Amino acid sequence: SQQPSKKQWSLSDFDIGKPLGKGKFGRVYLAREIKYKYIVALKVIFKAQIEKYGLHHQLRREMEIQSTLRHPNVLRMYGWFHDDERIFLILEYAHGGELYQELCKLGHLSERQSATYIASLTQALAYCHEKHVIHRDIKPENLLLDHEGRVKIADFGWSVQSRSKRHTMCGTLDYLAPEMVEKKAHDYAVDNWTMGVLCYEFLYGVPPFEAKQQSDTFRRIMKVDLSFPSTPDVSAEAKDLISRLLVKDSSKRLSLEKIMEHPWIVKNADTMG
Ligand SMILES: COc1ccc(C(=O)Nc2ccccc2)cc1NC(=O)CCSc1ncnc(N)c1Br
Repeated sequence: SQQPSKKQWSLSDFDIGKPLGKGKFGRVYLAREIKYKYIVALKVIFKAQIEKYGLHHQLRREMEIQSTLRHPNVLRMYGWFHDDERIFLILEYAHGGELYQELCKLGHLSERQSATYIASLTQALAYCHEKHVIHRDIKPENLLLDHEGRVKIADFGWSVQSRSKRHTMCGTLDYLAPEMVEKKAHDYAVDNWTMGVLCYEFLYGVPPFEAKQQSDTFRRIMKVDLSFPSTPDVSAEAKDLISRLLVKDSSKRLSLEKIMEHPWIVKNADTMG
């Protein structure tokens, strides 16, 4: 049977709206597809920037991967097109905005909300690993919320300085697993480490190895210098899960499957869809 012809998109198919965020490689705009009045996020990437950083293959590979990924907790890429100087990514629009802004507003999240996000992200990562995609950059800046508050891994591809800038620019080091910090070959287990960092940050409002100097954060990660503040009061089960993820030996970290079976997740996560 004949493949339905891939729709050739162009800028004239869209009404461009307000800017949603800006990145190293360009900006993201709210946009509406004119014919079907479909709301999307349109990411504009300058070809000159891609050439300058030699990212042509990286972007092409990412587009191939993204167009096959279909999971309720991974932001969709519906398609892409280009003109002489720009590449346009047609992305799912997350109406709820950045999870990081919710975390900033609330200070820290409830155990139920945190467990629900961790369960969703674990399932999204298990799906990505099945598709041989690892190291989805899952720090809070890269997590968006849809209109129902469902979390979406919105891999920004490359650091997008969205409006809610992190108070410390070195925040990026906070999420690196020891093997990453040591620039060793990393495998799927880095994502399990990151889930531990995220779980801690959802519950306490700060990442576990935060420090004034990057070198101190580096040292704390390498030592797995993990301590739990006395407030907010967090359950022993939550601390148990975090302690089983923030383990230096990547082979000893709790697997994604085991995270879903952990008592704290089973008891607190709202895994209805
Ligand atoms: C599947 O999502 C992507 C897939 C790929 C890339 C990307 O740039 N790849 C890339 C760019 C250059 C070089 C190599 C890879 C980026 C994203 N995603 C984004 O940039 C998120 C845009 S912000 C936003 N989006 C929706 N709703 C909102 N409310 C907001 Br705020």
